[in-house]
Amino acid sequence: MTPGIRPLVAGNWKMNGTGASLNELRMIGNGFLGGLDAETEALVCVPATLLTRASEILSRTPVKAGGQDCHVRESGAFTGCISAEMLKDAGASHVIVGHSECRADRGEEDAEVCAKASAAWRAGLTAIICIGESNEQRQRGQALDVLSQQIAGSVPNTATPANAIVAYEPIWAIGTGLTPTAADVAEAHAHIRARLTEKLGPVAAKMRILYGGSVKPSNAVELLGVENVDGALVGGASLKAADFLGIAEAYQKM
Ligand SMILES: O=C(CO)COP(=O)(O)O
Repeated sequence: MTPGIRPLVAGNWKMNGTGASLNELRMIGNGFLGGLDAETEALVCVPATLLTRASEILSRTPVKAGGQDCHVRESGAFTGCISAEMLKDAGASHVIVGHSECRADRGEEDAEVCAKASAAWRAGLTAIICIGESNEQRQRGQALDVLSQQIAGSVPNTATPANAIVAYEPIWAIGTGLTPTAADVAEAHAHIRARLTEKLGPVAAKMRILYGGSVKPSNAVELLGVENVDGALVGGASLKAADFLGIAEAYQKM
């Protein structure tokens, strides 16, 4: 946690969910409506196919709906792609950019991630910019250097706490049940805060830095309580309302 920063618990449904899953989303929305914790912000990034319905369901709750990726261009001959403007039109408030699964599957480089963050702002969305090292990079002792490079290349110089959120997702922790120790998370997040401050100046003190990778109710208090961890980006555990709400409840136990 960082004093003065309102934490964000964000779900990333990835390529999961059809209309039948919207009941879980309804329960997530109702959980926050029931006064879960007014100090905690919540967001669920659903597949684009569900965005219109999700944003309609969540519009009666404090929970926001987001997209999971966007194209850098506003429109054009890009079959199968979705622009930030389209996500905004469908009800998104945020979009994830640079997720390690997109970087790996589509060969996405830092410069493209940076352009996607700018595209998000053009459309009026907040960009959640993902960074994180692989297991090999960690074993070679390069984790912090990788984070420095990704921040240099993926975070636009015009990023502010209002339009950008950084998510630290060590690739080896995603979907594996493995998590870094609290000390490792603290080191990575302090490093990210320091590099953001070098790049953006004092505003970086107010920028949210989320942790992502195998967050679940049972480890949320430990991980979210770490200094400079301003919320979570949750994959698998965001698909079940009880788990997602259980993670958000961690803030009431601190
Ligand atoms: O990639 C993630 C969120 O973007 C994390 O996924 P898991 O929570 O399933 O490990």
